[in-house]
Amino acid sequence: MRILYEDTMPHAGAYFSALGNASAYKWQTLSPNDLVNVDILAVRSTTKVDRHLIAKANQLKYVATATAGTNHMDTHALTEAGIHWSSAAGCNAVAVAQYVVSALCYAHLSHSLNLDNITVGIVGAGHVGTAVSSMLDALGVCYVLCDPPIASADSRTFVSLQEALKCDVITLHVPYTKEGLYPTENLLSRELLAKLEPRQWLINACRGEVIDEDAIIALKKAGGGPNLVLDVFANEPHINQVLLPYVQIATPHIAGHTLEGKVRGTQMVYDWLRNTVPSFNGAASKNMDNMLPKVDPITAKDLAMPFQLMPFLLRIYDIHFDHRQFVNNMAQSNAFSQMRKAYRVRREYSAYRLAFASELSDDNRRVLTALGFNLNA
Ligand SMILES: NC(=O)c1ccc[n+]([C@@H]2O[C@H](COP(=O)([O-])OP(=O)(O)OC[C@H]3O[C@@H](n4cnc5c(N)ncnc54)[C@H](O)[C@@H]3O)[C@@H](O)[C@H]2O)c1
Ligand SMILES: O=C(O)[C@H](O)[C@H](O)COP(=O)(O)O
Repeated sequence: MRILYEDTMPHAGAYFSALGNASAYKWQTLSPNDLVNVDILAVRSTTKVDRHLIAKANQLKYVATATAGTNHMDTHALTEAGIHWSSAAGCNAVAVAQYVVSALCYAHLSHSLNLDNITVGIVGAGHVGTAVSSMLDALGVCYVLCDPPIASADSRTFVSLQEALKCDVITLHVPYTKEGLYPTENLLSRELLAKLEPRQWLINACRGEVIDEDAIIALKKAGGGPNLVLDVFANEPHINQVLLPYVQIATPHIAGHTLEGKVRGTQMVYDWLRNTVPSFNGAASKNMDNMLPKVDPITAKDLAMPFQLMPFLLRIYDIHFDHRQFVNNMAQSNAFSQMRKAYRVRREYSAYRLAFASELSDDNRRVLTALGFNLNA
């Protein structure tokens, strides 16, 4: 079996060469001719998989994306061509949830948003939305969930979109869809955006097209609209930079780009192939933990004591650092894609061992454990 994978997938060589004749294609270069005599294609979200790309694919049978989103793949075209496809749903849910936590810490420390006194509206309660709710549970922050497609079959309590949009913080975690009963293109329409107040915060780390971007720009130019935390933009990578001066936090679609999130994506593609391609039945399982470098334990000496949770969380992942890099780089060159590709190595909370746990209050120990930190160092 010939396997072709994108060279931005960490550890893909180690994973896929265990299955067959695996080789990498260079990021942003894949063309229809490259798919001649290829059986399996593994991509990430900047490779558009459409009718044009698969036109010469004479033996392609499996396409997998190592990402949660699938809107870069024409899944109708794949199914029509008899090609099985898969995504890595949930691979980076924790990464995005930690991005949201960092945004809340930033809003608390720099804009006095009192997290004890707010409600967060989580729109889309799938892998990412649920991971966000777990983090908020750990932090003791109130939230409501909005997810009409699953509301009737899920035991959790849900509110309407209109209710969710009344929250102090609204965070969007839906797929980008144009069809079906619950399309999300411009879900936050001009009319709905106009109801948001300047005291509110709107976080978008799903897809830019879920917000009517022209409408939000118009609102902002008129001095209104909510505070904005945007990881995603319409028409990436050719984003409308007019929006940037109006955004509290802007990042180049990196919310899910932890090392764990990316490697988990590769692992999930590997597992799907192992379980789906008949000739791979019996291929050895792999453990991504063995591929991740260890992080040095954090000791009391590394910290300013007494311990303060919010500054500590921002130290582990500082969303405002990413914002500053993004805004500075965009001012110099329109290098959205390059910035994403060159993004720093960011680790999830679970990578950190806290060697000062005995100096913490029971409350802080409980919160840090619930957030995923390792306190057994
Ligand atoms: N910025 C990033 O780095 C990043 C990382 C991961 C995922 N994402 C994006 O976030 C999306 C969600 O990821 P996920 O893993 O949670 O997906 P998921 O499929 O597990 O969950 C999506 C949820 O949205 C719900 N939904 C669909 N339409 C809706 C609507 N109109 N209103 C309310 N809810 C609706 C679905 O029922 C589902 O529960 C992905 O599709 C991807 O586009 C972005
Ligand atoms: O859909 C996803 O999983 C995320 O948007 C992910 O961060 C995309 O990353 P990319 O494939 O563009 O590197």
